[in-house]
This record gives sequence, C-alpha cells and structure tokens, in this order.
Amino acid sequence: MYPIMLQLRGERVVMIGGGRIAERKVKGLLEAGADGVVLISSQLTPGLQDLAACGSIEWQGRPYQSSDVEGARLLFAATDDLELNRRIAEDSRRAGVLVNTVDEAEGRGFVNPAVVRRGDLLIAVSASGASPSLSIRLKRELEQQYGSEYTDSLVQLRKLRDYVKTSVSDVLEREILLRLAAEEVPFGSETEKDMQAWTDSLRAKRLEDGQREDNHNGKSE
Ligand SMILES: C[C@@]1(CC(=O)O)c2cc3[nH]c(cc4nc(cc5[nH]c(cc(n2)[C@H]1CCC(=O)O)[C@@](C)(CC(=O)O)[C@@H]5CCC(=O)O)C(CC(=O)O)=C4CCC(=O)O)c(CCC(=O)O)c3CC(=O)O
Ligand SMILES: NC(=O)C1=CN([C@@H]2O[C@H](COP(=O)(O)OP(=O)(O)OC[C@H]3O[C@@H](n4cnc5c(N)ncnc54)[C@H](O)[C@@H]3O)[C@@H](O)[C@H]2O)C=CC1
Repeated sequence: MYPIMLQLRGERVVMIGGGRIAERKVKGLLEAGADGVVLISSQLTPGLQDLAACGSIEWQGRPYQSSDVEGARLLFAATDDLELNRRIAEDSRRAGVLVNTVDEAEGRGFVNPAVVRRGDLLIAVSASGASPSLSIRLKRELEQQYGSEYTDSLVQLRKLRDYVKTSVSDVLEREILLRLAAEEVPFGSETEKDMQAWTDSLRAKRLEDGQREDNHNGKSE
C-alpha cells in the first residue's frame, strides 16, 4: 500500500450507492475539500438527502451505468450488491480511474484510512484492510494526543516557513531553523508570532544547541 495526499478541489469524484457507508465516505470527501462529488443511487439516506438539497453534492437518482466512470478522478463502489461493486471496479480500472470498493478487505484500487484533522495537519491510520476497528482505536488515541492547539500552530509554522524561505538564503540554516521550530509545536494559547523575532530566537537556540553539542564533544575544554 502506498500512501498519498490528493488535492480533490475541482475534480469529479463519483460515489455509486447512497447508503450508510456512502454517507460516511461523502462526508470525508467534503471535509477534504472535494467540490465535485456526484452521487448515483436511486435511494439516499436522510443525511445524503440534506447534502444534495443544499448543493454540497450532485445527486443523480438512478441505478449505475458503465459510462458513469468516465471523467472521474476517483470512484467509490459503495452499493450493497457485491457483484455490482466488482463490475463497477472493473469498469473503473479499464477506464484508468482509481477505485475504492467498500466490501473488499484488500481493495485493488485504494482504501481509506481513519483520519484526524487539525487544520493543515492530517494524521491518517491504516491497517490495510486487516482491521478497520484497530485503525479507529489508534485514531482515537491520536485525537487525544494531538489536540486543537495544533491547528493554530500549523498556521504559524506555515507563515514561518514562507518567511524563512524568502529571508534565509542558506539552505542548511533554513532546514535547521525549521526543524527547531517544529520542535516547539504546539504553542499553547499563543496565536500571533512575529516572524523576524521568532527567526532570531530560533537562531539563538541553534547557537545554544551548537555550544551544548561542542561541550558534549569536549571541544570547549
Ligand atoms: C478495506 C477498507 C476499504 C475502504 O472502505 O476504504 C474497508 C473495508 C471494510 N470495512 C468493513 C467494516 C467496518 N469498517 C468500519 C469503519 C471504517 N472503515 C474504514 C476503512 C476501510 N474499510 C478500508 C480498510 C481500512 C483499514 O483496515 O485500516 C475507515 C477507517 C475509513 C472510511 O471508511 O472512511 C472507517 C472508519 C472511519 C472512522 O471512524 O474514522 C467499521 C466500524 C464502523 O463502521 O464504525 C466496520 C465494522 C467493524 C470491523 O469490521 O472492524 C468491512 C466489513 C463489512 C461487512 O462486514 O460486510 C469491510 C470489507 C471487508 O473487510 O471485506
Ligand atoms: N468499507 C467499510 O468501511 C464498510 C463497508 N461495508 C460494506 O458496504 C456495503 C454497503 O453498506 P451500506 O451503505 O450500509 O448499505 P445500504 O443498504 O445502507 O446502502 C446500499 C446503497 O446502494 C444503493 N444501490 C443498490 N444498487 C444500486 C445500483 N444498481 N446503482 C446505484 N446504487 C445502488 C442503494 O440504493 C443504497 O443507497 C455493504 O454491503 C458492506 O459490505 C460495511 C461496513 C463498513
């Protein structure tokens, strides 16, 4: 299994099926910023009906047909008909579309991880089909470990990285400063940092660490 992060904004994502599992997958897609979800199914859960009514997804109230795979970036075979899901997956592969089959333990396309989101921080856990329940348990543990304070911290880290990329020309120094900044995360309730001051303090910390390292190696004796 090979993990990747996909940008789905502006992409066509097709969901076949409108049941409980389809609803969970659609909500995950919307959280990920997908804005081109097309759902094909005669029946919908109340939750999916709401999403269709407010325009978050496009609903086509009819059964699957082979041409539905055309032009999709991703496709989910999420019906309760195992044979149909297999056929949908075959159609997708033939069309070169990445497919998730909800009733396969080891999907030949892609599988979904359990996800913790803290703003730009995304932690994903997968047991590769061996145990969705274990993935959920580990997700819960990570939720406790990495709280909402990471959301603001990530905003600051991104700003610092943009700042350092333009103001520190030495590549090695840049790398060291950004690594030190990551060590400081999370920042607690602090919200706004001055990038110049932060960079200076990281430089000072780098010097301190360097001296400690020298002492450790016996250089200052
Ligand atoms: C292969 C995979 C393909 C895919 O769907 O991508 C797959 C397949 C199957 N799941 C089944 C069962 C359950 N799946 C869940 C829940 C989740 N399943 C998810 C992913 C995956 N499920 C992929 C592998 C991930 C991995 O192993 O790490 C999560 C993490 C992400 C998501 O779906 O978005 C989401 C948690 C979201 C969250 O809470 O964060 C629960 C618990 C619940 O519903 O509360 C149960 C019941 C308990 C149990 O079985 O453990 C069955 C048997 C169906 C049957 O019995 O008929 C199959 C098919 C089979 O095994 O053949
Ligand atoms: N991947 C996962 O995490 C999990 C997967 N599953 C699997 O997911 C499957 C679906 O489960 P639920 O969503 O609970 O089922 P469900 O019965 O709630 O929904 C099935 C949906 O498929 C639609 N459908 C049926 N034939 C169709 C067709 N020809 N074209 C388009 N849509 C069609 C129905 O209209 C309905 O909306 C189950 O068979 C089960 O094997 C179950 C639990 C977890």
